[in-house]
Amino acid sequence: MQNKPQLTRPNSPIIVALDKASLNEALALADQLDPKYCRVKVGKELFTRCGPQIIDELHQRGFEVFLDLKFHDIPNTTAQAVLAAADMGVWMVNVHASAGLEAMQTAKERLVNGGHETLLIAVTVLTSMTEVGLRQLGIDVPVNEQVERLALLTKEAGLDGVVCSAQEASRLKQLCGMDFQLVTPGIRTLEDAADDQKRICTPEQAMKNGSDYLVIGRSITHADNPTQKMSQILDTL
Ligand SMILES: O=C(O)c1cc(=O)[nH]c(=O)n1[C@@H]1O[C@H](COP(=O)(O)O)[C@@H](O)[C@H]1O
Repeated sequence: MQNKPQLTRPNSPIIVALDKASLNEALALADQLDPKYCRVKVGKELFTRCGPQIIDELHQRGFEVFLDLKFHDIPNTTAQAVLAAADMGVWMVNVHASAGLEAMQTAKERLVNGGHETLLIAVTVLTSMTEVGLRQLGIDVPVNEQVERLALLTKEAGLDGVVCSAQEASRLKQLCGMDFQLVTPGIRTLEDAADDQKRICTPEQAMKNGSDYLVIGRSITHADNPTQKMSQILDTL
């Protein structure tokens, strides 16, 4: 693993989604945040535009980074992509649980064999999906049932946790145990628009339900004052 600067371990469950279209915009937003109060997430758009440089820049600023590229491929390709993420020193990386048990097991094994501490989690059912969307894919079960099935598969593969909606968090803690990490996007305060999210929850309720981490994008990043919005949210937790 490459040397990286000293990172701050925040005492906060908030992960801010830096869903921006350029390095400069993402860093301008990051510079309004404090690594003592949040982690940051780099997703598909930003990483495709900037590549590993954005990770280095965020590490230089002391942030722990969740690289959210949701790998979904054959076992070897998935595992090597996860390893490449870990080699950049990211705090967390994800795959789609629907890549299957073997892909998840292979990825975890290679992280362990490489001595990496990067957390590996799997997306269950995207928070933008409903039962109708699942049915269109030929999955004729309620969303919560599919989430539970994929969470159990993820646990069997030895991963650290899942991405799910906070609406499913209390059930998943019962089913998978308290140590199984629940990372929950689809977080909205009462005054926020839902946008394309379907299974949403307020920050306060998400924590009550047992979420370990709250992934928050537009609620903070589109606020007139992102710093103020984050501290308002932190005050409710
Ligand atoms: O893996 C993710 O982070 C993720 C999974 C999921 O099921 N739903 C989901 O919204 N996300 C990500 O979480 C962020 C949510 O952003 P906002 O809807 O703006 O708060 C986006 O960057 C999504 O890509």
